[in-house]
Amino acid sequence: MTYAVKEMFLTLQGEGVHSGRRAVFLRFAGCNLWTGREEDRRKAVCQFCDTDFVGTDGDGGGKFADAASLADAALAFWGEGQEGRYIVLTGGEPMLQIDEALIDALHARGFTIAMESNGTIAAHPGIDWVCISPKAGSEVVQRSGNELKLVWPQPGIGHSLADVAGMEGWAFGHLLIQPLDDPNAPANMQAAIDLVMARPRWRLSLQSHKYLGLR
Ligand SMILES: C[S@@+](CC[C@H](N)C(=O)[O-])C[C@H]1O[C@@H](n2cnc3c(N)ncnc32)[C@H](O)[C@@H]1O
Ligand SMILES: Nc1nc2[nH]cc(C(=O)O)c2c(=O)[nH]1
Ligand code: SF4
Ligand SMILES: [Mg+2]
Repeated sequence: MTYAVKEMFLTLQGEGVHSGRRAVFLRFAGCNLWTGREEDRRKAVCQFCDTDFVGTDGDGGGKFADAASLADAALAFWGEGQEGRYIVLTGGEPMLQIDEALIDALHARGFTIAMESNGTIAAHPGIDWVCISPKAGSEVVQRSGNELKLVWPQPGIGHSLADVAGMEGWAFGHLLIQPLDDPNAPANMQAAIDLVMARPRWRLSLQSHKYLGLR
C-alpha cells in the first residue's frame, strides 16, 4: 500500500487531553467530507475545516511506497531519544489510509499512536489514543474511544442540545468542546464556555498551537 502524505512535522499537540505533548504530526492527504478545494467548501458536508490537506507537496510530505519507509520518515522527525515517542495521525481523514502495516511499523519503532478522525470510518483497533470529532450531517460510526472533541457551535449540532446529550451516552473517556475557529471566534469561544458551564461533563479544548505560534 502506498500512502499519500500532505506534510509531516514535529510540534506540540495543541488540542485535547494531550495538549502540550511533544508529537510528530503525520497529516494524510484527502478527506471524505470535503475535497479540500475552496470552490467546493459551501457544498461540502464539513465546511469549517482549518486545514490544507490537498496533495503531497507540504514539508515532509510525499508518496511513501510502504509502511516501513513512512515510519522511518516519522522517526527521523522525532529524532534522538526513545522516551515518550508519540505520533498523531491526522489529515484530512486518516482512516482512509491507516492500515495494519502502518500501525505495526510505527509500534515497531516505539511510537505511541494517536489519531484525529471524523469518526465516519471505524477506527483501527491498534491505535493507542482515538480522538473523534463529529461533523453535523455525517454519520458517526465510531462512538467509542479516548476523547470526543466536538467543535462548537456547529450548525446542525450546535443548535440542538439533544445531540450533545446523545453524545454523552457514547463510550468516550473524555468529552471536550473546542471553539470553532472562524471569523466569529470571540462569540464562538463564549458559546463554548457557556456550554461547558451548563454541562459539566464537558471540558474546554483550546487550539493552543494557534496561540503559541506553533504548527
Ligand atoms: C483538520 S481535522 C483532521 C482530522 C479529521 N478529519 C477530523 O475532522 O477530526 C483535525 C481537528 O481539527 C478540528 N478543526 C478543523 N477545523 C476547525 C476549526 N475551524 N475550528 C476548530 N477546530 C477545527 C477538527 O474538528 C479535528 O478535531
Ligand atoms: N500543534 C497542532 N496540534 C494539533 N492537534 C490536532 C491537529 C490537527 O490538525 O489534527 C493539530 C495541528 O495541526 N497542530
Ligand atoms: S472532516 Fe476533518 S479534515 Fe475533513 S474537512 Fe472536516 S475538519 Fe477538515
Ligand atoms: Mg490542525
